[in-house]
Amino acid sequence: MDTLTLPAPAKLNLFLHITGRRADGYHTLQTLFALLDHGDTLHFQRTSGPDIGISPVLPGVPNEQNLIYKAAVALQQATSCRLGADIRIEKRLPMGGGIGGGSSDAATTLLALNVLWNLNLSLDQLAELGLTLGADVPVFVRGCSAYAEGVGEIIFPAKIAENWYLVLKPDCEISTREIFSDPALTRDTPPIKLAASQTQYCKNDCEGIVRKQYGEVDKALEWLENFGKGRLTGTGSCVFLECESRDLAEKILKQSPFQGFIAKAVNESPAHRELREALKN
Ligand SMILES: C[C@@](CO)(OP(=O)(O)O)[C@H](O)COP(=O)(O)OP(=O)(O)OC[C@H]1O[C@@H](n2ccc(N)nc2=O)[C@H](O)[C@@H]1O
Ligand SMILES: Nc1ncnc2c1ncn2[C@@H]1O[C@H](COP(=O)(O)OP(=O)(O)O)[C@@H](O)[C@H]1O
Repeated sequence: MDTLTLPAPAKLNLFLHITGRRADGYHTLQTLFALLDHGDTLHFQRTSGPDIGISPVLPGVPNEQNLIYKAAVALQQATSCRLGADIRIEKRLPMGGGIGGGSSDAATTLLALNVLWNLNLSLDQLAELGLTLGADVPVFVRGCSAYAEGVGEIIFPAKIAENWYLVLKPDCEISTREIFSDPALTRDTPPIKLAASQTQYCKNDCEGIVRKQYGEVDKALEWLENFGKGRLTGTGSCVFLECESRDLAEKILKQSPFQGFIAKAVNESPAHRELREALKN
């Protein structure tokens, strides 16, 4: 196999509790990741050189800083692999939205190049490598909706309800680092037993400061109140609403003054599903 096309799905944090801060500044958290059936698509072509080509260049992200590039180089370095790749991105996920687009792109790159370069690394090894690229990468490598703790790398697969979600993208990008360095952030939520019912704990500890600092997020959550209980994902800026059906989500999106998309939560990552299909053929 020398080409592969795989999705890079988005995620929602159905809840996000910050339980403490480690000595290295990273925060310990407890969260429930729901993977979605909506995301970017990445096209991979194996090449014989060691170069990693990426197109198109994402706005504001030089290729050397693209998490796709960083994932490919990390994999080369970990395995002394001398093969390369040309990678084309179909970007659909808004950046800085708390829906994990960059992390998911990185995870899909690790999964795809592991196959195209015949490396045979295990998911454990790929997740460990992924963690060096970002706290959100391991869950996408594992490929299942899951509870997570630690900084997001201790993962317990969860069986979530495969609900429809309306996701709105207020017109602002939010830096995860900036929110986590805010002195006013809640950092002392008592740890919960993660096997508990997912719907019982649906607060996001970042919501208060994000709403205060980003008026657009506050407005979007207020607007969603007309239809139900909107929530923030990750450090934002996206907000989401669980909907009874796709039709209902579409009706609400049509009236919305905000950009957005509709997606279904899935227990298995579309990247894993499609990789399995590709390996069958
Ligand atoms: C908050 C979450 C929740 O899923 O999602 P996003 O809003 O980014 O999507 C994640 O924990 C984000 O993971 P990720 O986006 O991969 O973060 P990283 O690149 O590893 O870290 C960016 C910066 O955020 C801070 N950071 C991140 C994760 C964490 N558990 N504690 C932190 O303090 C650190 O300052 C770090 O330098
Ligand atoms: N392939 C990529 N896709 C999106 N963002 C990327 C990518 N590579 C690097 N980045 C950088 O990572 C930042 C956070 O990206 P993203 O994962 O989309 O948001 P979030 O962490 O809020 O979920 C972006 O603003 C961008 O600067």
